[in-house]
Amino acid sequence: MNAVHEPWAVAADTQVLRFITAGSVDDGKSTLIGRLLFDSKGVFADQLEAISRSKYKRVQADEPDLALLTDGLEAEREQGITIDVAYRYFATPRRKFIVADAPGHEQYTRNMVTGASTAQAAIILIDASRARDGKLLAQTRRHSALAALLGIRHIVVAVNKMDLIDWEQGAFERIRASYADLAAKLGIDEFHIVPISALKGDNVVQPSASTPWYEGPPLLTLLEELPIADQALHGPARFFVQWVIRHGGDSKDDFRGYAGQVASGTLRAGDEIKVLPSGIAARVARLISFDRDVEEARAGDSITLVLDRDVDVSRGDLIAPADDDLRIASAFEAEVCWLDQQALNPARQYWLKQGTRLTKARIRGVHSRRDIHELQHADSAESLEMNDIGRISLSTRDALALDSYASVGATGAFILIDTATHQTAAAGMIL
Ligand SMILES: Nc1nc2c(ncn2[C@@H]2O[C@H](COP(=O)(O)OP(=O)(O)OP(=O)(O)O)[C@@H](O)[C@H]2O)c(=O)[nH]1
Repeated sequence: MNAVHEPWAVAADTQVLRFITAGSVDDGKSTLIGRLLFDSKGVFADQLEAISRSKYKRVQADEPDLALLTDGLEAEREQGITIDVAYRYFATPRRKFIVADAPGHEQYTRNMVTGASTAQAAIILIDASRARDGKLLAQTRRHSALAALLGIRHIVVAVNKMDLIDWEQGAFERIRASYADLAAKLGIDEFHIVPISALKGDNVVQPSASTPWYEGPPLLTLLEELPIADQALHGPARFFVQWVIRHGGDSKDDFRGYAGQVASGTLRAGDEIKVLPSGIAARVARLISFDRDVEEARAGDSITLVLDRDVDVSRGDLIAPADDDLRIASAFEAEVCWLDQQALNPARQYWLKQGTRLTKARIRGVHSRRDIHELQHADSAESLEMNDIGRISLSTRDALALDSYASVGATGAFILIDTATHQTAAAGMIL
């Protein structure tokens, strides 16, 4: 995949906003991201030249086809759909942006979930020419439901292709009213909505002369102004052990450390911790980053942790503050989004992966399935099919340390993997 070069020539302490784009096929996601990159000068001249020569070009000869900046793979160009999550980077003097370009095709809800798990904002694209009467597509409902479920803080609805409906204010207002209904059903308290043309550039980076009735800022200004609070940095400390590092055997300078990434919060040398699920207590003796000791490590840092005593710790164990009240259980309920073409099957065994912990799991019951049109929980579901969202109960071979997804995203989320096909079967959130 061709990476777009990172225009990181902005102050190092500039805030980063991670967002995803979601919409149906052809709503214009690729064009929009291309426009954001292009108009914010994130595009290098040689790439622009390559695009204007491309055989895949789909627009008029004198305009670059902005979708080609983001539709990376040859194969997907040939299919005309985006088939993988691609991360793009761009920056303005006010903020850096990382965008996961989550594809819109029905069967790729999986990728939206992947991209959404670390996003602070979601841009939900609506094609104005298809939603002119105010009727929203099932995809818009599903992606919005997922965004709400994944706890994405900011929802920005971009009503695209307004140029195709002559910037009709009435249509925009109908779409706004329908979205407000949907948001209320999903418990989304607040959303932003902007009338745009990704192709022409109206209200993307520059305000548009075609929308005198729109009082809000262009999309990029909105993205620059969304408040960012990094939940992971401020949450309780969570560290999944990825590797146990041991050398020296029984000699005096026997070394034993636990390598991994801090998933949430901050760990400091001297902290009283416990190892879960066993509950064994210890104190952090050292934190080693690459080859030197550090006093503290924060969410996102990769470190090796050394404890003050010899305790039994293995890969997949969770390290948390000693006084934290985590639930230890091998049976629990969760909300899942089913991602596999093979429907949920209680007779099958699944791998459950939570952080670096991998254990076998079975599905004991399906309590409800959300109807994608009503978005209410319909009772008496027997199974979940691809793209369904539902509530299930699970049991696992090993006990797990559980956080609710709403309180700690890093430990409250898990995936299920089909043990026979090795496909990711579902993304789950602990309730
Ligand atoms: N008139 C008009 N056409 C647009 C606009 N935005 C995108 N398009 C066109 O709509 C088509 C689809 O745009 P893409 O950006 O490829 O759509 P996408 O949502 O990324 O689609 P996939 O990559 O297939 O998921 C292309 O022909 C674009 O040129 C717009 O604002 N106005």
